[in-house]
Amino acid sequence: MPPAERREKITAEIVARTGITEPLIERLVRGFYAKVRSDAVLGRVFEARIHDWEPHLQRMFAFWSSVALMSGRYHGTPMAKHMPLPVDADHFDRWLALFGETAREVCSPEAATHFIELARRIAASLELGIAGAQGVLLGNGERFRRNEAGEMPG
Ligand code: HEM
Repeated sequence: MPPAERREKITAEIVARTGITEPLIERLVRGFYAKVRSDAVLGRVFEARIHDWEPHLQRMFAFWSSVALMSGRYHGTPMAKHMPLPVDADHFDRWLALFGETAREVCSPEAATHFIELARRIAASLELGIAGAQGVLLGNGERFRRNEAGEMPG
């Protein structure tokens, strides 16, 4: 089967199983970032870097469409964007908590599970990359913690 056809088949299977649609992705992303922006842990990390939210939200619709539906809509380099951020395990835990909360509010249980599993995997890989950029090689299941001196620029 040619790759494009295979991808269409996988997308159709995901849609049949989860009911995920582009408008649902938009509701999830908008709801999630509304929580993020008013969050005590994450708000300031985003507000320091994102001045125009609508383009960021549009990029995130494309990202989640690519990741959750294999639509191929997103072309970007998330790892490079996250490497310089002043974040560690606490930020990722909070990110995942808010994302999971929003997904369960907005989506069917099947769709929420699909989004949450993907988010967990991507978050773990970003945390690994951020640790690596700080010269910390995380072992299996290990988390990245900044030191007490709080070497957290920004
Ligand atoms: C510690 C948690 C996180 C924080 C504080 C964070 C923060 C940010 C910030 C500030 C940006 C904008 C960067 C820029 O434009 O310079 C960004 C972009 C982005 N984030 Fe995160 N993020 C976090 C976790 C995640 C996770 C878990 C995912 C995926 C599941 C994700 C996916 C993305 C994507 C796709 C972009 C757009 C990159 C691009 O410009 O193409 N982020 N994030």
